Amino acid sequence: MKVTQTKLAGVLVIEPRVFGDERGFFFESFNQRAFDEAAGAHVDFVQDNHSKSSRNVLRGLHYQLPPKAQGKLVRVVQGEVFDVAVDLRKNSKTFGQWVGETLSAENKKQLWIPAGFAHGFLTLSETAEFLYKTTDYYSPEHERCIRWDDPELAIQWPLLHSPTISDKDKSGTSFAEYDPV
Ligand SMILES: Cc1cn([C@H]2C[C@H](O)[C@@H](COP(=O)(O)OP(=O)(O)O[C@H]3O[C@H](C)C(=O)[C@H](O)[C@H]3O)O2)c(=O)[nH]c1=O
Repeated sequence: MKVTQTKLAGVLVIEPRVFGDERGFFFESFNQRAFDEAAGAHVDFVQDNHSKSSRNVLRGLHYQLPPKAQGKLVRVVQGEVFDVAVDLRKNSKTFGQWVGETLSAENKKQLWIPAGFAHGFLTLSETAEFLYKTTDYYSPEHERCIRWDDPELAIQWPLLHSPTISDKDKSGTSFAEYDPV
């Protein structure tokens, strides 16, 4: 698999080796040994999630506070999304910066987002099915949301018009008032 560092230290783009033949394709969507080597440490995942979204749905920006902070290994198995990670690590030289990557069933790219980042995505196709592994369990009490359109973050979402977002995401905090991780 091909691993590409992003400008946010720790956030990786992972491209699996795909074996195609006349039947279709095969690839290892997760290999613990290869992933640990890419991440530079052993990473345990405890939960798999699967969501489906319609075009222009935007989910995020979400994170969980310690001690329930989650690392996320995300991928798309149908359709296409613009996936974003935001650096919330106060001591990071890229604090408050973001990276975006287009993930699709076609490109089979995955994004590894360690704990310490907010995460969200915008659905670019008619529908998109989004699968991800997390390093800690869902904990609503520890969950926080930063507004997707925070002016300080200034994320360049490839939007054609205002997105469909949940009531929870509508009430997200500004980046200036976020609860530090
Ligand atoms: C995340 C989660 C949610 N739920 C329940 C809670 C709600 O009743 C329902 C929908 O949850 P929510 O609207 O928070 O789902 P998303 O907006 O897709 O949230 C996720 O979206 C962004 C992109 C993320 O990175 C997070 O993993 C996660 O926050 O599923 C669970 O039971 N377990 C879970 O792990």
